[in-house]
Amino acid sequence: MRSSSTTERAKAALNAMKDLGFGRKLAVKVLKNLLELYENKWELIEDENYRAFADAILDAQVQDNGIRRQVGDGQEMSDFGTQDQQFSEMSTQEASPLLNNCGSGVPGPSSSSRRRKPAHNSHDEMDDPVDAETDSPLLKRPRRKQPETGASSEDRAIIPMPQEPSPSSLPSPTSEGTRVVDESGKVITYMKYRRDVNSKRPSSAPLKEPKAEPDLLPESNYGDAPLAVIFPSDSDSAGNQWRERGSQEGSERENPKTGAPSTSKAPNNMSSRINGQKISIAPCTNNCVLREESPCSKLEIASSSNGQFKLAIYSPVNLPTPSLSDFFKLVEDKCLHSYKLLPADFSLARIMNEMCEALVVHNPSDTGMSSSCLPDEATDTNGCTDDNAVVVAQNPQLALGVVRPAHDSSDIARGEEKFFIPVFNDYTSDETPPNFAYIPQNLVCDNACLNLCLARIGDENCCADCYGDCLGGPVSCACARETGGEFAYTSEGLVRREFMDECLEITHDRWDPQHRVYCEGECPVERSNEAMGKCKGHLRRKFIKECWSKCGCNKGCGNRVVQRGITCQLQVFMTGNGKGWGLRTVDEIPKGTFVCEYAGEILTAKEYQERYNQRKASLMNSQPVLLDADWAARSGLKNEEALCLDATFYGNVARFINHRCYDANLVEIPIEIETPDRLYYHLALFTSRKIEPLEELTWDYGIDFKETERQNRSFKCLCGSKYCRDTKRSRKGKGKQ
Ligand SMILES: C[S@@+](CC[C@H](N)C(=O)[O-])C[C@H]1O[C@@H](n2cnc3c(N)ncnc32)[C@H](O)[C@@H]1O
Repeated sequence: MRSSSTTERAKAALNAMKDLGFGRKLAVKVLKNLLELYENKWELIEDENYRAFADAILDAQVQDNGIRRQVGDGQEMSDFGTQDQQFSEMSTQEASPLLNNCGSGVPGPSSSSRRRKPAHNSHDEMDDPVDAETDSPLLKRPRRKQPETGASSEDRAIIPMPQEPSPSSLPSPTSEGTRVVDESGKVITYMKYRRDVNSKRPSSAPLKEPKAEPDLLPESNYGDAPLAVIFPSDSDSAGNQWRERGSQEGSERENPKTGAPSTSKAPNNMSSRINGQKISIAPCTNNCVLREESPCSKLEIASSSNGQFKLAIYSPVNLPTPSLSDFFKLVEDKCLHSYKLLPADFSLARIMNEMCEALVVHNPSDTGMSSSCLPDEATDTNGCTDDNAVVVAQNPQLALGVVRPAHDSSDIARGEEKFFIPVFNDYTSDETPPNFAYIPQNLVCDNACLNLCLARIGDENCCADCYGDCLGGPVSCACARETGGEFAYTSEGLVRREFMDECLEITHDRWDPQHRVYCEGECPVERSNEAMGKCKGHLRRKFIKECWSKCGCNKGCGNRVVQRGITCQLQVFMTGNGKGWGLRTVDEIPKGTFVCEYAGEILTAKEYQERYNQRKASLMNSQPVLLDADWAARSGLKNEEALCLDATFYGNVARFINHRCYDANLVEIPIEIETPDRLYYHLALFTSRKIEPLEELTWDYGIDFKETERQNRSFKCLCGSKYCRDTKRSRKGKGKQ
């Protein structure tokens, strides 16, 4: 498809970019520069569906983001091209609203007014523009030489590559990285990914450091370790030789798998306790064996020179060996019967992981390895001089992450969202986000009583007669009743300014009694609290009611924003200021944009309390969200009706959003979708103001710090807001932005 004249070719190229969602103004500018660079060789621009063109626009966007970028032979981007009269009239046109505007994934007003629904829609009038936008053709950058910056390797930060990309879903790294120099002169190398045609990965990695947040306290220790490593054979593909040396009795033992005798004896054993279990620690060579003995079985844990662990369970009688998964299930079932109540994430594999962690903690040396076991010329062939030395792992990180990383760093959402959500850690490269299962939508844990029966949605709760886009109609439909007969969303998919301002007023004045309601009878939260106190009040919030399946409109209807899911390009990143991981957006986004829903397990308040009591320490990072926005209208709520969301074990990206007192840039709005019963609703997070590219996203958890501190379940707030409510926080943090 080649246009003959220059103008036609330019039009075709600009249209192609428009289809990809790029603004016209920038596209025109870049095209002119490219033409000059390629000496008017249009073929280079048109090649592979304008791949070079699209990449150049992405580069220009990066440059616009304020980063001095070195490309190709070291030229500055700003050196490209001059104005070309030929296109000057094009550049005066409006930039596409799709550029840098994630809210633009929502369709504009339909040209047709809302009409009575015919018997059948002959065709779907509203294609989902989000999908159309993201299913873009393959883009390819012309090969460039790696730039020579002269910076030393210590000066370079490399955005880590995904550890285990799955061939089908993940992009592969290209050989060319992109290096940028930030204002401080630091060279950052960003690895590029080659996209598949159908891939929805954002086409360029962001090239800007996160906006600085106050550096208040030292980084706390975040992140769970991945699952335990269990190797079935004595020598695995990684070349680990699994040896067991010595025994409690100091006698020779056979290797359980091969039957080969062990070659050395263990005169001096040590013992220790891990989780209350007596563990005997046998001497080592370059490996280590820990052994637990009970009358009917023996458990041994061995570590290899590569820092991997092996767990062996010996039975005194010759029993048929179940498969590993059967074995796990058997033990898990047994635990369930014994303890009746188990946390949702309970698994034997997790326990094994905790054992590995305990081993690492148990290691007397700070390096994770006893120095006496380092292979050394002065040591014996096994690299060990001291039989009493304990080696748990040469490299604990390797040991815990070698088989399966906790998360896919190229997409923490594991393909569950429309966009890849990558993980960036410029501070502690070996740390990964805490273990959890990614769910794009809420899931009931166990006891929560959710009545999603269609029959409960009456005519007044849906707009069965509508079709197409409800926002395009001359009058609002029934679904707008919740918002006073006016839709809460604009045709661009943003929350209307007035509605947003009202929501903000309520959240800002959340302690004002006029916005709070107090349970008349027993407060369900207090009821499940051991020290049952008086109801602290629940915020009376404004709801948005979205059209849904019982409505006649289609999925692209402008009154369906939250249910279409995330449309912004988000990133999880290490904040580097003591708050652990955070969430940021790649692009600038306007006020009122839907960012994400807070998804998690739907628990009853009682279930959460039980969870909390059971696993106090590990839940310290957890922020359950009460779905109490409509409790005002109820009295005598039953336990199973008082719901909350817990994203500790199952959650989505919202679990990474940190708290900021008062002036957070996100605000939560309850969204009614599947049920008119507001005991259950979706908690959607929208921007409360314009967000700059790569700015951290925050929301006000609504914590009463005095109260949480009294209950000893508070974190020290490092939000840096001058309105910070945590008066006991580090003085350094006060007023800092
Ligand atoms: C929902 S998680 C947010 C993600 C978390 N930063 C992480 O690394 O997984 C909430 C936890 O993050 C930390 N956090 C959030 N906001 C904070 C703030 N303003 N100051 C200090 N820590 C914060 C606290 O540990 C809190 O329990």
